[in-house]
Formats: sequence, C-alpha cells, structure tokens
Amino acid sequence: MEEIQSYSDNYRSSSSSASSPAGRAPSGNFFYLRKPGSQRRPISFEDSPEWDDAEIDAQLEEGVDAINVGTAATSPYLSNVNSLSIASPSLPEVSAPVTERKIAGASVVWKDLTVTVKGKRHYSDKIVKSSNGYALPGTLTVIMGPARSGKSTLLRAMAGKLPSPARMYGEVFINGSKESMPYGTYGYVEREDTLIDSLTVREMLYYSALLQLPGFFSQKKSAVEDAIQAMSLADYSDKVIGGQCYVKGLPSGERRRISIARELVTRPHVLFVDEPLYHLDSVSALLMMVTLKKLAGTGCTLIFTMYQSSTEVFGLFDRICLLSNGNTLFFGETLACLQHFSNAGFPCPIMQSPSDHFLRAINTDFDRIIAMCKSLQDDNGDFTSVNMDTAVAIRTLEATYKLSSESAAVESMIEKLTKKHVCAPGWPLIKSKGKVSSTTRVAVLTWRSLLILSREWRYFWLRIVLSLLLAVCVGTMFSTWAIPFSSIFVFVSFVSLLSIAGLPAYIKEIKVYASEESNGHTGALVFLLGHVLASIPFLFLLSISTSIVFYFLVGLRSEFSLLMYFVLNVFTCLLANDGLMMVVAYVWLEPFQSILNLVFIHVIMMLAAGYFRIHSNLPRPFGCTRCRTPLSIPTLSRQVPAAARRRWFAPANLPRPALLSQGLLENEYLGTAFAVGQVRSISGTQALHGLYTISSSSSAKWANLLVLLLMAVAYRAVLLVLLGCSARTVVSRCRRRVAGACAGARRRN
Ligand SMILES: Nc1ncnc2c1ncn2[C@@H]1O[C@H](COP(=O)(O)OP(=O)(O)OP(=O)(O)O)[C@@H](O)[C@H]1O
Repeated sequence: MEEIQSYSDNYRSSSSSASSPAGRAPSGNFFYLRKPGSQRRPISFEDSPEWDDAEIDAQLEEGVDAINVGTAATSPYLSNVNSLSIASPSLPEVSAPVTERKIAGASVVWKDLTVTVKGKRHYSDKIVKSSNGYALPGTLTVIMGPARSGKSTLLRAMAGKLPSPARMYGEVFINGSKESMPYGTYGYVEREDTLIDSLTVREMLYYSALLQLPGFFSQKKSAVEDAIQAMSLADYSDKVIGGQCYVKGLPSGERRRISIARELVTRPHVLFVDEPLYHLDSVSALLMMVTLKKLAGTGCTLIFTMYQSSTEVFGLFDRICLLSNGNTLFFGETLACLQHFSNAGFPCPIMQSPSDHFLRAINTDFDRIIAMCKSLQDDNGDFTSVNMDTAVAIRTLEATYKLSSESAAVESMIEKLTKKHVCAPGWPLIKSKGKVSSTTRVAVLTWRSLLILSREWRYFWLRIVLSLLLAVCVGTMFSTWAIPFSSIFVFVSFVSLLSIAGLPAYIKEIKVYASEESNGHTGALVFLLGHVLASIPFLFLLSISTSIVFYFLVGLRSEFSLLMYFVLNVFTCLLANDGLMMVVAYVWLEPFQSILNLVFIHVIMMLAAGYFRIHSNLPRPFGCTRCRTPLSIPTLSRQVPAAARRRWFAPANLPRPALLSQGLLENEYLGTAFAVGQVRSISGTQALHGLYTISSSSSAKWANLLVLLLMAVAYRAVLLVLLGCSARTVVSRCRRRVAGACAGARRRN
C-alpha cells in the first residue's frame, strides 16, 4: 500500500504541474501546442521529453516482436509519466517489487467492429460503427467517450458478452485467431459491484476460486492470495465486505478492487473492466489505476472503459480509443491523441485535464450549457477552448483522424497482429483452463449460502425472532378458544408474511448469481439447487421453533404424529413461499417494488383463502367467457356450473392451500367430536360447517401436503426457466438502472 502511495505521489508530482497555476503564465489561453517551427513535432505534456517520430515507426516496424515482451510494452510518448518498465527519474521501478506470477497476456484486435440493436433506438440502430483498434499484452487500453457513446457496448462486443438483441458485425482476433476466448482465459468486470456483504474479502475470493478453478485446494488458495496481492487488498483481506454491526463496510474503491480480484483468480490473459473508476473519489481512482498498471506489468492485457479521468490517471494509459456516438474519433497512444486534437484545431489548454478537454470537444451536452452560460462567458473572457459547434467539432476530428498517420499506423498494426503466423510460436492459441464439476459447484454454493444465511442476522435471525414473538402472540390470543381454527389461519398467514423480510437478501443473491453466471462461474440449476439445499435447514429451524410454541400455547391435540404433520406442513408452506419470493425478487429486482408486490400477492391469497368468506360462497371475480360481459353473482351462479366457476378462480385456487392450510385443519379436526349439550356430539367436520370447508377424507391432509410440495417445485421450475432464459437480462437490467443513475449524477454534476 505504501509502495502504491509513493507511486501516486510521484505521478501527482510529475503531472500535477500541468494543472497547477503556480509558476504559469496567467493567460487562460495556454495550450499544449506544437513547438514553433516544428511542424511534425508532436505536442506532449508540459514536462515530457523531446522525442522522435522515428520511435513509433520503429515500433511498428518491430511489430509483433516489440510487443511480445510479456511485460509492460511501453509507449514512447509516455516515457516520462507513464512507463513501468522504462526507468524514470521521478518514478521508482515498478517491475522490481512485482513479485506476482507473470501472466501471459494476449493481443486483442477488433476490426470493422459494428454493433446494432434493431428498432430500439430512434435515431440509429448502430451503437458502434466500424471501430478498429488493438490492445497488447502488458498495456492499458482505455475506451473513452461521453455518456451513451457506445463504450460499454464495444467492450462487451470484444468480450463476447453482448445482450441478445444486439448483433455484432466485424471481427475480433485474440492472438491472431478469430476463435472466441475459452472459459477462464479472460475476465469481465461489470460496472456494478455485486459482492456478498456478509463475507470477508478472502472468503469472497476463495468461494469464487472454488467455483471457477478446477484442481487442488492449495492451488486455489494460492490463486486467491495472488489476486489479493495483485489488487493491493492485503490490508482488507479479513474484513467483512459489507461491515458488521457497528463497523462500516468497505469503501467503494476497495469494493471495486475486490470485483476485479474475483476475475483474477483464474489468472486471465485478458481483463475487461467496465468503468473501473465508477463512483470513486480521486484518491481511490488513482490507487485503482496504479494497481491496474501494476497488474498490466505482470503481462495481462487490460481493456477498460472510462468516462473521465484526472491528468494523473490519464498519464497511466497506454492507448486510447475515443468514441462519440459510436464513431471512433481516435485510436492510438494517449499523447498522440493530444496531438490529434491539436492538429484538428482544438489544442488542449495547459490548465485542463486532457480527458476533460476531449470530452468537452465531443460531448454535445455541452452546447446546451454553453448557451446557458453565454452571459457568463462575456463577463469572464474565454469560457471554452473549443469555439465551435460540437457536431462540427466531431466531424472535424473524425475527418482528421481518417486522414491521419495514426489511422494508417493502426491499420498496419492490425494487419500484422492478425496475420496467421503471429499465432506461432510466441503467440500460442489460448486454451481453456477447464471447469469445475456441477456437483462441486452445488456443494460450494450450498455451503456459501449457509454461511450467508447464518450471518445475515437482519433478514434471517431477526425473522426467526419475530416469528417466535408472533407465535407467542397468536398462541396467547387464541388459547381460550374452544375451536381455534382461525388461529391456524392467522399463524400460517402471518408467518408467511413475515418471510418478506428475506426479500432484499434474495434480490442480492439473484444479482450475485447473474453476475457469476454471465462470467460462466455457475448455472441456473446449480444456483437453484444450492439455494434450496441451504434454505432447508433454516426453514426447518423456523418451522419447528414457531410451530411448537404455537401448538402448545393454543392447545392443539397433543399427539406426536399430529405435531409432526403440523411442523411438516408449515415447513412445506414456507418452502413454497420461498420459491414465490424468489420469483418476485427476480421479476422486480428492487426491494421496494418486490416487497410491495409480494405483500399484495399475500393479501390476495389471504382474501381468497376461505377464512373471510367460506370458499363455496366466494363470488366469481370475472365475467362469463361466452358473453364476455360482467355478470351479477346470482346470474353467474345460475348459468355457470360449479366446476367451471372454480376454474375462474384458478389463480387464487393455486396458492390457496399455502395460506389456507386446509391440511392443518384436517389434521386437527378429522376424527374429533365436540359435545353439543348433554347427549349429542358432532364431528370436527360438522363443527366447522359454515365456517370453513374441509374434506372428511382421512387422506385429504396428505393430498394437501403434496399440493404444497408441488407448488414449491413449480415456483422453482418457473424461476429456473426465467433464470435460464435470461440471466444476462438481469445483468443488463441492473446495468440500465446503474447507467440511468450514472447519467443522472453526471447531469447533476
Ligand atoms: N441492448 C440494448 N438495447 C437497446 N439499446 C441499447 C442496448 N445496449 C446499448 N444500448 C444503447 O446504446 C447506447 C450506448 O450504450 P453504452 O452503454 O454502450 O454507452 P456508454 O458509452 O457505455 O454510456 P454510459 O457510460 O452512459 O453507460 C445507449 O444509448 C444505449 O441506450
């Protein structure tokens, strides 16, 4: 950590002079310009050294040999501020302290890459338009651009992770081969961190390694320790991610690094990161970038998107791909990008961060702001360094790039990198590292879920405590009733209702699943089995503890077999309810809406359960199918036979047993007799007549249990289909929400 801090200090000192007003000419129009009299001499950061165009030509001439070093391939432009392998007077050697195992990187080339989404956008179906570029082992390649310019889409296209409506045209080459990257050879980190708050950093990475890596435990442990070191997480490795009781959770910078470390346990050749600096303050952002630079130093190829960066962070990039509305405005070395803007007539003012300058020039949102600030501009002199309509500026930059030597250099580099002979012998075809068996994954997920359940006290232990209190309250209230049938209804209904407390935890679990599934760490069936197996002990504990308290307080029949049936019925009811909760959590993926909708479903179930109105007297909610007109209840009763009427209420009929707990009443009242006066007695079924409908068959309660069990299975089958069909939809829905929030925050800023 100290080591990284010292780097960051150096980076700051090496480049912050560019943004510090001290020692500068007071003029606001101070640009990174070509030096007078040297037409071909490129611009650079203020303190960058003199350099020669021949260097880049030499690098292109060297082609593959030059980049196949395995460690940080360095940019001649950035030798002063940006080199990890070239000695710099202001920077300590980074390669020396890097003790991690070297990772063989891979070259990534995208050629004429176009992504379309049919019919979803008003103005154009093309999100990315004929983009060309490459990323080399040991380098940081950044895709930059304004919001909605297609950065994430380009990154996803390269990683083969486009959502289903999007179509990709063009080619992506990995080490010169068009074959897609096999499992375990690359990592993709989403913009939103989906971490398990109740685990420690080491546990989180360890379970991830167990899911991802085949082989021995010792290998997995060493992969986890390597990932912790690589992401500078050693100081936090035993801390709980989301915090505990009064201890705060880890800050967003550390959370982001954990998300990246999770993908590093397989030691990927290529790492894709969507917005690594998302929601990070400037210190965390610099630390993150220095860590990524260090990671690139081990040989890994890093490609990531970024909206904006500080000058220090900008100095760490090797190559930049600048996008605007899907068009590539520039691809090449970072300082050459400054040159490109200068050539196009938009030199970067010396006091401005290069990335801010680029975005200012190509972000159409600024036009509106400039118009608003016209009067301010008049008062304060030059407001902007780009005195041109943004659309015109974009067209100028695009045209300048097409004619530039950078564009030609990129094409010739792509040519070299995609030649077949590149694959041999230094650029081997990337092979899969193997997968963990499904049985192991189920075991790992079950164990991990058990651990989470045992630690999520707010959602699970609190739920048990509240359910016990509820059982005591209901039991005490109904303890003096002769026929306490309504107490059974109230108990089962309210215990199911309390389970809603677990919804936020389920939403998080689904999000974690979606993120793991999209990276191939798990599958829908494996996740569901793991979840069910882990929830069984917990639900059983909940059922047995609350049922025993309730059972004896109310004074139900004291027979062991009847008590066991009661516990089993409550357990199956909760198991079915758990399945319903998972479906609701999946559909809404947001706590407030999920809770609201689940409460609504529960209330409807209670209404239709036959307690408030006996089932046989329930009115039909819909009109007749034949005439399609709403009918009054008497008319309906006359026209539609009873069986058909029952079908109308099918949606309410299906979950009814879960809350009605007909089986529990049959368990309690079948075979009993109640004295009426001195001589007469009536059966339990007759005693309930007019209050509740139960069957007089002795096997009815088992049929009811079976229905509950089938419901538990059916809800999970529905969830399996939903998850199996659209795990990526969960990720993209989360992304859309994050992107919306992100765009809102940017607008506010
Ligand atoms: N699957 C999709 N369906 C419809 N439109 C999409 C889809 N994916 C992306 N888009 C649209 O494409 C445009 C670019 O999206 P993308 O997420 O790639 O942009 P971005 O540059 O990463 O922006 P931001 O940083 O704001 O997320 C946006 O207008 C987005 O709405």
